[in-house]
Amino acid sequence: MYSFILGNESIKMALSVSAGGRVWRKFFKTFNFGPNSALKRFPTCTANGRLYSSSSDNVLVSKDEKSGIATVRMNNPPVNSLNSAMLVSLRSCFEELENDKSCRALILTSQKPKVFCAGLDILEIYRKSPDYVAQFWEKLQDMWLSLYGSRLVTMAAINGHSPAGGCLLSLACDYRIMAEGKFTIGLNETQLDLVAPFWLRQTMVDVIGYRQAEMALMIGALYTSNKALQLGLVDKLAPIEDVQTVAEEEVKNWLKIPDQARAITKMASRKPLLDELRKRKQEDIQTFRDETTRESVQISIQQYLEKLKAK
Ligand SMILES: CCCCC/C=C\C/C=C/C=C/CC(=O)SCCNC(=O)CCNC(=O)[C@H](O)C(C)(C)COP(=O)(O)OP(=O)(O)OC[C@H]1O[C@@H](n2cnc3c(N)ncnc32)[C@H](O)[C@@H]1OP(=O)(O)O
Repeated sequence: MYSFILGNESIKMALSVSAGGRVWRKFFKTFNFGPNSALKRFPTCTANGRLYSSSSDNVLVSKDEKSGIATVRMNNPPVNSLNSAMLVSLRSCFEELENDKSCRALILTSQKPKVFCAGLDILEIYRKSPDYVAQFWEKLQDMWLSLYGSRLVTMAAINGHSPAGGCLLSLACDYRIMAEGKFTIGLNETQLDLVAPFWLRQTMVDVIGYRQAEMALMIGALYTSNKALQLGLVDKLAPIEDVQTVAEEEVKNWLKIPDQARAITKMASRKPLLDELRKRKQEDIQTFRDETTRESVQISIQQYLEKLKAK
């Protein structure tokens, strides 16, 4: 029974042949996994186990068939900023891996060392129509739901800077390994006159604790790797050239734990936040749309962009 979680159908199958089936049935009934839940989707993996059907190359995926470990490399030069296309590609990649029964873990990293991800593409929220930013935000929500709610072991191999949306991606994973050195990570939204949404703030609180998160969020702090390790914002440091290898070693340790028990435990702790966002999705979109299109915020974004360009 403790083999793979392949989606709702396989879970049902496992339950029906398992002596302890009643316990699991009760568990699933109690937690009532929602429509976007990874545990509820039926797998649609291709016959040969190869995945990822995106037509663009902004996300590169390779999978080791033997271990079931996939590496997802963000490839959106120069800084892997998260524009609409990138968000759609990441979501579709996470979902395809989720539905691939031979996949057990994913490592998220950057194709371009030194920058893991520069966060949201600021141009996507600058002088755009309210409808456009609303759609953009929904793409971010959907991408986050698929990563944060994944049954897989998810590991961020943070091989460079990871501000704002880069930190969001890292926080959505189960474990974070960051490159040593001058790289920074954090939720610096307030520096752009933006407010991180409740679901992102909550992941920060869950990872580093209330006081540190409250302070970090208010001042929009970006921390060096060392400080991030000290705060628990990342779990391990490695020389930049070793981040991927260390991540692979760490994943292998995690894969010694039976998949089903690990995934159910993860889902039990993440379900409240996943459900909260699903419930408040439209409200969250409206807030984002109204906030970001406010003239004073647009001026702050413009100034921030000018500062970035002048750097
Ligand atoms: C309850 C209320 C809810 C309200 C909700 C409202 C709002 C919520 C939220 C918003 C959340 C936003 C989260 C975000 O992610 S905003 C993005 C924040 N990102 C940053 O601040 C990072 C900015 N970038 C950098 O600091 C550096 O680029 C970096 C350290 C990552 C890399 O440095 P490097 O020296 O290698 O590269 P640069 O020369 O700086 O950049 C190259 C090139 O790319 C442009 N660029 C960089 N980052 C971005 C970006 N995020 N978006 C768009 N463009 C970016 C940069 O301007 C350079 O362009 P060019 O000069 O070559 O044209």
